[in-house]
Amino acid sequence: MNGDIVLSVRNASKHYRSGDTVVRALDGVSLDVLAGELVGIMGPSGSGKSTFLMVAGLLEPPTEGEVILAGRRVSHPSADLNRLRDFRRGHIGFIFQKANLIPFLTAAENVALALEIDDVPAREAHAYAVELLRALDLAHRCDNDPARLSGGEQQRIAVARALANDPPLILADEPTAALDSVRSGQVMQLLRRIATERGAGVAVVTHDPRSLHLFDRIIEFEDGRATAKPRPADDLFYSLIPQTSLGKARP
Ligand SMILES: Nc1ncnc2c1ncn2[C@@H]1O[C@H](COP(=O)(O)OP(=O)(O)OP(=O)(O)O)[C@@H](O)[C@H]1O
Repeated sequence: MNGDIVLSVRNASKHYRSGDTVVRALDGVSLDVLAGELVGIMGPSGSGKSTFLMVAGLLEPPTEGEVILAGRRVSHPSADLNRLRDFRRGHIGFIFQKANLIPFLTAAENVALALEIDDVPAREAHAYAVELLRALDLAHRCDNDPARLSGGEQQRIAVARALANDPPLILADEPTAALDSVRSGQVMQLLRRIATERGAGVAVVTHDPRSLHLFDRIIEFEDGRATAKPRPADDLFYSLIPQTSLGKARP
């Protein structure tokens, strides 16, 4: 339900040892992400943004602190994250700077694969992938190979792939860094809709000041610490969100 806590990172630190020195990539960060909320994560290079996503996304255990997802304490310094693979797949959708689509599969097959890995029968998975792509205004691209798509279209297909399992949490690391301003805006608006219409909690690392008005909250990282920034006021944006539905629940 919108407003429920999807992700809770509590007092997380991540230290890397480099020879005699210790790099404090994360230094006591606490952050909740709510269902239906789009959170922007900003800050200078090296401030710990990607490390935060790795820890929050159960790809790296914290050195200290804990991560609670769907009400479960899933990660802590001694957690065995390999055992959480299935849990991660069902609960978190990842989007990276590059779409990394499988080149010999069509757009719809790339999306369907995420469901097939989760044991959804191929025919059903494909039908749902087509429906999802239609909801994302990509119906005309379903049968195309990734190489025939623009960078923005590839990235929107990567967004569809991240959504396929209907995860309550989406984590995106600079998803628009390789896109021009128009395509970058489309991807960011899509992420906004995913939060608003599907009720996912979405956290996005971005350097792009053009999309600040889309976020409910901005968290600024600096030297491994996080501080909240005031939410940019722009209620006008909400009247601009396309009102098409993002589709029904996954099979
Ligand atoms: N695996 C690692 N081993 C050692 N140091 C690391 C490792 N990963 C990250 N760091 C260090 O931790 C700090 C934070 O890195 P991180 O990638 O989280 O920053 P960032 O804010 O995402 O930067 P950018 O905006 O450039 O992507 C940096 O000083 C980085 O060099």
